[in-house]
Amino acid sequence: MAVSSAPGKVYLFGEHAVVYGEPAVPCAIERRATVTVERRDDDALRVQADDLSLDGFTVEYGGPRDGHPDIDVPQPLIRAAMGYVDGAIEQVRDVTGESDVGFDVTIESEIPLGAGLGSSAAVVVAAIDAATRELGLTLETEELADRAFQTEYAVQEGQASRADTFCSATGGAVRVEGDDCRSLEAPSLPFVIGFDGGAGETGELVAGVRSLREEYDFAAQTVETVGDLVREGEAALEAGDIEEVGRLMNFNHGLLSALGVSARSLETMVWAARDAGALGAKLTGAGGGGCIVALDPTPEAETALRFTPGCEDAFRAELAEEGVKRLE
Ligand SMILES: Nc1ncnc2c1ncn2[C@@H]1O[C@H](COP(=O)(O)OP(=O)(O)OP(=O)(O)O)[C@@H](O)[C@H]1O
Ligand SMILES: C[C@@](O)(CCO)CC(=O)[O-]
Ligand SMILES: [Mg+2]
Repeated sequence: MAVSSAPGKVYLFGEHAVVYGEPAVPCAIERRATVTVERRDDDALRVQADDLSLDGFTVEYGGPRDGHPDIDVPQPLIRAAMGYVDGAIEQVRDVTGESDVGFDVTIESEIPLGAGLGSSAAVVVAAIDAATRELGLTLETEELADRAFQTEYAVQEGQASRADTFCSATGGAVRVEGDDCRSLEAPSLPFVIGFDGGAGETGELVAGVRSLREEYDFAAQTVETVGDLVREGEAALEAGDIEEVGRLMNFNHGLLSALGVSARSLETMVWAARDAGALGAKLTGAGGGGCIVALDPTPEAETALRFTPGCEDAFRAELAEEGVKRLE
């Protein structure tokens, strides 16, 4: 048996634009997905993921003597739900050369699904790491990050950056621009997260930005402007100027709204945090619903978010210095 965990992340700057080659700065947070993997005697894959629920399916069966219920779950729903784990195991079979190895996989996660905190990347990184180690192979962090990226790239149909998976594999604050991935020195950042209890579909949101870019030059320019902003943000981080980091996060949120990936609940939480004195607040990750991230060294923004209608949970998040953790 092998057990690995990997952290989720928030974006200080640059989500979406990073898909088109602009730089981005995600930071790993101490909320983890833990994956336990045990090799099977056959080539089957059995996944236990208690946090994953499939809405709206029907089961037909002929009563106790029939024994074989026919479960009617729409294919796209299954692909969306299982694609990341299936893809991770495909990468493991490929890198180890054991093309028909089977596994029992158990996923436990503290990261809400589809909420912008990088649950997919954390699950994929932890699953690849645990399953390769179960077969006696320990991957270097770069290779692990690359295999995890290939998984997200395939599931998101060619519309994914290396940002989430590199950040989850290495931990800390990172900078990703195209294939160039590196760790960043960052000052201590007082993250506060607000969660609306909902989710957005990463693939669909990325596709929405893509078509806006194709339709309007000014949308393509907005994406480039995000890149300019990220470069300013890096300078502010290097100078340890977190007030400037906050101002730039506000600006980045405005550009993401213009690109159509915000939501009423995200706007409400962003403004609740700002009104409470946060240095900055923006949506994080793909958007459409899910989480915002604010910077606030005081307890005010977290308290305000707790009392904001539509905010289901508010919590502080520490930077995760360590990426993948090998637990067993
Ligand atoms: N605990 C889990 N168990 C099983 N699968 C999970 C789990 N957490 C995430 N996943 C997989 O990841 C998918 C969600 O990934 P998606 O990229 O849409 O959101 P996210 O990674 O949480 O947010 P973002 O990419 O915006 O940061 C789920 O549909 C599921 O396939
Ligand atoms: C929206 C996006 O930029 C971040 C999702 O967390 C997609 C990606 O980078 O793959
Ligand atoms: Mg994701």
